[in-house]
Amino acid sequence: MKSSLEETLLSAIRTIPDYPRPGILFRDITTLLGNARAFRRAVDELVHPYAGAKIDKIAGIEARGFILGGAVAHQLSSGFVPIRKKGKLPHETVRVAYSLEYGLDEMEMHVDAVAAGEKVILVDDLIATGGTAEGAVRLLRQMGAQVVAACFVIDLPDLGGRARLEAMGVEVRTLIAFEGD
Ligand SMILES: O=P(O)(O)OC[C@H]1O[C@H](OP(=O)(O)OP(=O)(O)O)[C@H](O)[C@@H]1O
Ligand SMILES: Nc1ncnc2[nH]cnc12
Repeated sequence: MKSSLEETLLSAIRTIPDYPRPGILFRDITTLLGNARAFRRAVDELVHPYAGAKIDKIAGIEARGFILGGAVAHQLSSGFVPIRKKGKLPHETVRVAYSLEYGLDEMEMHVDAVAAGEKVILVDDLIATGGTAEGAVRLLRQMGAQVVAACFVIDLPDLGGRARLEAMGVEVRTLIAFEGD
């Protein structure tokens, strides 16, 4: 049986078939973001395990990870680190190539965005293959950050992202899953 949290979040997410490519079931969180109760519950649940912990920074992955990560950073009184698609950050960066469910890209982070030893939580809306999150963890670790956890609203477990991150020694937290994607 689904919890009320799962019901609230699952019913607030819209599914668009064949976007951005044929065969992809796109899990659209814009409907969740526009639903005040669902948005608050999602952010509260992401924050809950870390209330009272000293987390130096939340790293959010462009673009959807900025919305959730910014809200989480505010609630935990942490700094925020934007991890962006290549060419968007103005200062010196570290860069990594990655693949995701429907493409290939490169992402960057400022070299001074985290200090060695800082405790960082990675936040994004969704984990599918885990390629995007793996790239972000690599950038954070390259600069010496301690990645305490990676947190997502949505897991697509059939695509293996959680297992991929756990194999890197990253604790993964997700709120709901869509199976069969
Ligand atoms: O686990 P993966 O297979 O790597 O896929 C997950 C990533 O895909 C989506 O981002 P997208 O690149 O579509 O960017 P957007 O947030 O700018 O729409 C999503 O927000 C994750 O970052
Ligand atoms: N199926 C999906 N829906 C929304 N965002 C995604 N990112 C990767 N796969 C996705």
